[in-house]
Amino acid sequence: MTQVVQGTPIRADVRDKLIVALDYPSVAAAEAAVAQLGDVVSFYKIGLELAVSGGIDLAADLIAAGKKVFLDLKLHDIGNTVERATAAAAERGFDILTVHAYPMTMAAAARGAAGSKLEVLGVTVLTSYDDADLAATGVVGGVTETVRLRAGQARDAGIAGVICAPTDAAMVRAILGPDRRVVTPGVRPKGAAVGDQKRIATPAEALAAGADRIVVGRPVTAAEDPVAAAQAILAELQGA
Ligand SMILES: O=c1ccn([C@@H]2O[C@H](COP(=O)(O)O)[C@@H](O)[C@H]2O)c(=O)[nH]1
Repeated sequence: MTQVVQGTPIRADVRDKLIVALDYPSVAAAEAAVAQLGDVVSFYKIGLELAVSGGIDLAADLIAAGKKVFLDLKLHDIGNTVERATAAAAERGFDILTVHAYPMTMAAAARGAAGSKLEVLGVTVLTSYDDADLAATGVVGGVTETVRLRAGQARDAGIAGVICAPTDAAMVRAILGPDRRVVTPGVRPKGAAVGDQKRIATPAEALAAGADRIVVGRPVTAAEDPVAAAQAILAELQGA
């Protein structure tokens, strides 16, 4: 169904480019947000907070309602565990699952997702990290160098693509080529509160840099009018 924002029809393919992060402390709060956003939002992300609050089961209702669902668990464990957890996510009908972009982890997830529609994305370097934060974890090399390395390893592991900052998207797109996914959190419409994100860009800048989809949480969920906030982002994406 085509959605109309201030007289402009929003195409279905544009709507699927916005993934709203359901970062809520309860399933009831997430359900209320989904009901409020209605047909405006077609793609949701279930992350750690909602998952540990019983939110994984919400996916079945979202899928039944025709929504796409991204399970953002950022898996990192021994290969057998990652492979089996990935296969379980595929079985539940998720569209996207994240793992940390370490070669053995990504290879295990690729095995677990084989033959399913599940897209495994490797988290390169968190968008809330700058060079100093990354150095504090013991990683040698700055953010750019590390994202470059991990994007190449994601390609070589045969997973669907990566999560990176919008500020890394152009470099990552050049590494992955046109057929793999580049998905960017750390997106802030002009004037929105930055919060704990450190490597940010606007929705239009993210797409222009090569992102397929953007992930947006608080600029929508904490907005006075979440529907208007989501519609404004979609209008910006369509104009990009
Ligand atoms: O590098 C990453 C990986 C994941 N995220 C997740 O995206 C959303 C962003 O929420 P905002 O409120 O728009 O900041 C959140 O669920 C993170 O866990 C990320 O931000 N960066």
